[in-house]
Amino acid sequence: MHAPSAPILCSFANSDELVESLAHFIIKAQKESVQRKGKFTVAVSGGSLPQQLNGLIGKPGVKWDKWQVFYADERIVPLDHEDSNHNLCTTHLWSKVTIPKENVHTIDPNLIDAASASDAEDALEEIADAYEKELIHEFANKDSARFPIFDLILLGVGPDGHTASLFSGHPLLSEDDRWVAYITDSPKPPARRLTLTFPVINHAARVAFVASGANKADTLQTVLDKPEEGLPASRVRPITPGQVYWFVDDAAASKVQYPRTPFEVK
Ligand SMILES: O=C1O[C@H](COP(=O)(O)O)[C@@H](O)[C@H](O)[C@H]1O
Repeated sequence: MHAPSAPILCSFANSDELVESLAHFIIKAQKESVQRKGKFTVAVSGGSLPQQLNGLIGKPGVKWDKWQVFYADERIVPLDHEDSNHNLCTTHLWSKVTIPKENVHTIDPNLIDAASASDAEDALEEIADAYEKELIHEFANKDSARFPIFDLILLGVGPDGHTASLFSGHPLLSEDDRWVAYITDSPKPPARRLTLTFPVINHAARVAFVASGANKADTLQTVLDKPEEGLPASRVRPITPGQVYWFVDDAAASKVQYPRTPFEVK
């Protein structure tokens, strides 16, 4: 087995350049996947990420009907709740583009209602199982080995170094079997969430982190310059030939020593 490739860090002078370059990167990945197999499988996060995807809006190169979208993590709240990652993505992206509704795979709204009515973990287990089945349906016998191989996973990083809903010191960091897991004790509210696990993230063909703003500078310095500290975002190292990219602005990268790679639009 080859060692995972080193992260590729692309830093941009400002948010507009970051957003445009990210859109070009995503469209190129989409073209490769669609040419090869007729579809593009993507996992998206919440937080600040959905807004950074607005460079895709109105771009003729985006073939929305070929996208199959899952959530890298989701909060156990109704899909129209202000804390829902699906709601956030709908506000910033899905409502502004022509993606077919059935191509965006949400957690099951009926199961959310049941989970909201009780504190029992069984209901969360059921939601995680159902979402895993949805993934199996999409990937089994096609783009999966033991784990699904997403064409692209888009991640954010919190100030504490968490990514998706994988938090420092949490037992879920060692999950090596499940595709989808739930947590009931997220240190960042809301406490109850669903997340893709590290094996899924690290089997992707490409993972792209997106981070901007000076408030991420210390975090990026630790994640990229001191990976030995083991922050969750540092543990994203896709198995070869997978590759991890960092799309950041200069403010977020201001304290990072790690070498930059110029971004080339081809
Ligand atoms: O709670 C979450 O936080 C992370 C990071 O959010 P950001 O606002 O600092 O970018 C996000 O990627 C994740 O999807 C979300 O559930």
